[in-house]
Amino acid sequence: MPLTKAGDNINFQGKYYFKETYLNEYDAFAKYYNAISKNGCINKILRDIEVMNDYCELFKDVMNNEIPNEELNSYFEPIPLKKQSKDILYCSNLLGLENSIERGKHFIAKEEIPRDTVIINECPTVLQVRPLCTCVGDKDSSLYRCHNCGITCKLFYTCRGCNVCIFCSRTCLSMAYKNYHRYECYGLQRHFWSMEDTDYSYMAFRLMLYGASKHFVTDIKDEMKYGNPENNYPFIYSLETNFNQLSSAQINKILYGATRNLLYLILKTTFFDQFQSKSDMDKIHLYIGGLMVKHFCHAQMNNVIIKYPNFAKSWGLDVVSGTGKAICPTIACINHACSPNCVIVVCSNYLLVKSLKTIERGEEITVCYAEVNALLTVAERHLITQEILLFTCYCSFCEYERKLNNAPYKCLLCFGGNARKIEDDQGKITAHCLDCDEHYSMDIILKHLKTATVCRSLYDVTYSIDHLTRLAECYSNIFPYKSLQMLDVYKLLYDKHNVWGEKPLEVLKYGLLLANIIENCVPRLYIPLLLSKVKFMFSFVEMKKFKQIKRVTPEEYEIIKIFVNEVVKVKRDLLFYLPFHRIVSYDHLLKEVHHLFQKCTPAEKKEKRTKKKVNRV
Ligand SMILES: C[S@@+](CC[C@H](N)C(=O)[O-])C[C@H]1O[C@@H](n2cnc3c(N)ncnc32)[C@H](O)[C@@H]1O
Repeated sequence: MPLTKAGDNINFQGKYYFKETYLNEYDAFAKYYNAISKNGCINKILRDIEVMNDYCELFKDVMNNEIPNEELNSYFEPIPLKKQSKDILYCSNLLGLENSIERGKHFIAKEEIPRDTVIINECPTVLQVRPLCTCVGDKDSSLYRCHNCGITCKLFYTCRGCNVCIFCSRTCLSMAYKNYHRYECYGLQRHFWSMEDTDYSYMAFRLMLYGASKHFVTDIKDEMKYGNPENNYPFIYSLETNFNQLSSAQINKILYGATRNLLYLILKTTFFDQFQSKSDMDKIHLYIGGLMVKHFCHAQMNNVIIKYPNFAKSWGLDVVSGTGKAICPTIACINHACSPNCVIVVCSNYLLVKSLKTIERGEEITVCYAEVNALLTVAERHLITQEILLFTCYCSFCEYERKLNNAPYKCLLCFGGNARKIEDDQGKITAHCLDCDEHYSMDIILKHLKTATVCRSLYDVTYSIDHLTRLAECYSNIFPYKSLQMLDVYKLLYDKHNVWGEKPLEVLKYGLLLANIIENCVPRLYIPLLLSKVKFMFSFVEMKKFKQIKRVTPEEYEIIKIFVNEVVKVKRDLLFYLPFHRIVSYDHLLKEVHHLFQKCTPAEKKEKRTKKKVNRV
């Protein structure tokens, strides 16, 4: 019989134990547990756990004969922080940790932070690596991650009991066994946890076991203001849970998962043997259940998704997604923004936070949670943040989008502002700018919109580049640079770049614009974006007409200048992810592009230079 999983629809007689009556996670668990024990619903969960088979001796032994050859495991060490903060573990002293009612705990820049600066360099405190089978691909490009420390390794010990967990060294193996694996191994053998992205009951279980290994000490000591590598449990315990904002359905799912974990611990493990007082056992059970509820929320609200950048391919940046989750209490203090200024990258067994742009002094540090990025519409983003991450986003990009929805046009008078169409009582249509508060005729905007509609429908029939460029031109006259309409049309133009052999500089212009907009909006796609940029640059220099570019207009010259800078910047980015020897072929591209730059003097400049020469003669 298949086991039920958290969230499965089991009949609790249609009852939700309403959150209004809960004081906190512990109270909720106690009320729920007592209620389902009385009305018999608990029997369903008990039966599930009983059919898992009798109590078995958890695994004791591992494959002793497979000793990893450490030399084969070449580790790619992250760039160390320039100046380590004395107050915050794993953090650079460029950051300050603040707390406010509106934003909770959050980081701000204490001074200006240049682009590409590593500001946090953290080892996860608790890690959930997906089962072995999902991260082992074909031989050459496989990456294996130690389930204890998260380091990538080529050779590893496999747990003989569950055949799921792998460890890079004997130290990791014995540490995992002592602290948590002996309690989870049997459950992993029996697929007790689903390991789905939306199920946090395994992570809740692991967090609780981490707490138990630290004797549930939750006091934050004074010597280190935030974070302690020996015992990070107090900082995990202090993370956000949003418990009082959850709906009854969400709470019910969490309570069910916690009950299941608790019954598994009681029936199938020796976990409770370590507690001396047998008379208080019921209370201890309730406490652990409540803790599991709290940790479920911690896990859901604070996890960082680990992706595996795969360095095996020639360009090295193939990404296998969603292969693990980590709890890092320092990184967990960073708030979300849909267009953030930093990105989290996985490097060896560290999670690095790197600035994506220059961050002003006093500016808040933000990253993008999960896949919630600015390529989605504001409504889609809110659905994810509210349903999965359980908060309503207040970031500045959402504010900007709300404003754009309300007033989508670029103001033709003040240019910086957003204008909207309004109709007065007599049915007269005018434009009104929300920023400069001016009212003016909508004629120019309407004219551009009309032409754009014609171009769009012509393009849908002919797929002609000319219609598309005309569409881009009309849009750029009326919509702000970062609006969804612009993103859409740049994407169409960019997709077409292969058939643009005759117009290399147009390709360049739109390719760069798109890369620029996406980089500002979608840093979550940072590595794939980098890859597509590299591909774009290579395909550009390979274009038939590329080598023939000579005389250019000053505007085209500016575009080439941006391109050259971009090629240099991308090299820096690649060096961040890849060992030096891997990017040698990129030098060829650099040379080609420099050559182009030198030979493409804008027409006017060339004339001036020749004039100067003539004068000198
Ligand atoms: C990983 S924590 C970030 C640190 C958090 N401010 C704290 O005090 O612990 C995630 C939680 O912070 C809050 N949060 C983060 N970014 C937010 C945003 N853009 N809008 C609203 N709430 C946000 C939400 O409550 C979310 O569940």
